[in-house]
Amino acid sequence: MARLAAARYGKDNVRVYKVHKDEATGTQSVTEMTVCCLLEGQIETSYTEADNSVVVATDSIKNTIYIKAKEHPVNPPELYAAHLGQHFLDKYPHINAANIKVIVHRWARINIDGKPHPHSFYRDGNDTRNVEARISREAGIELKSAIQGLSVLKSTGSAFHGFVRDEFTTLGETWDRILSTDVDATWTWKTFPTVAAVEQGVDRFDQAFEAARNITLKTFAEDESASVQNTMYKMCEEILEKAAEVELVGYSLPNKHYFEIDLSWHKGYKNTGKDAEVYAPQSGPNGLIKCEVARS
Ligand SMILES: O=c1[nH]c(=O)c2[nH]c(=O)[nH]c2[nH]1
Repeated sequence: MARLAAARYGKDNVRVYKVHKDEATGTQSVTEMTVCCLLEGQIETSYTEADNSVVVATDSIKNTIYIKAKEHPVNPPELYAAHLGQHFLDKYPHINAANIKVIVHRWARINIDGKPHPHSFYRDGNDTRNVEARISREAGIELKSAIQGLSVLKSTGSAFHGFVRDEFTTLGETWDRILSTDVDATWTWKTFPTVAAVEQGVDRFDQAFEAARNITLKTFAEDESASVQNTMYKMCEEILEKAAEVELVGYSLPNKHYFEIDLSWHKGYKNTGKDAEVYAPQSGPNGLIKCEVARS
């Protein structure tokens, strides 16, 4: 005998672009995002008995993503995700939860001769602003906001020594190394009971995003890093301090290694230790360091 242990379904990779046209100033603003929307509820029989009467077609879910982008602001993405998810609970009594993921792609305004251009933009980084929302009848609106794919490197100001040395160890201790990573930072909000509660004080979401991005960059640059572990913990602490309604902050950081190359075989070139200039960036394997920090 088998039983359906878990089920959710919907549309993924729905690409959406929205423009805001300020008629008074002639300035336009744009948002591009990729949306995933997966529904849960009393949908078991669609799997077990071929009963499509409980299925809101994924094509209709895709249409709803566009319609809600027309009806509501898409900024901040936390509010858009809350509106979109709540719609499915309001509209379909047999749907109990909507799981929404929004990935916002960067479009920064182009400056021409020092002046912001009214309708032209460029991609000023491959990092994305993400939101994962779960809107459910039992728990309300659960939101996680994130920065993903923010690539950073520092050429000094990072050490790693004092780690376990035993018969498995070949890595040398270092007081000066390259540190590079692709930042994936996530902050979890207190649960909101309603969309109205998300909407009230909605500026908190943009403020937290800007704070998290700035704290990540500043701490990465300025910390005399003892390890990835210690530097990321400092970032978490500071975000918790800045964003009062955030309950948990987490980072997942690959340690992207840059190996020194001994070039002494060629004309006795010195290229290690304090003389190192030319390095070999590694694709893998890489360290992967994660943590979550909560309020005590
Ligand atoms: O910052 C680091 N943390 C580690 O746990 C580790 N392990 C390693 O080999 N290099 C590093 N660097």
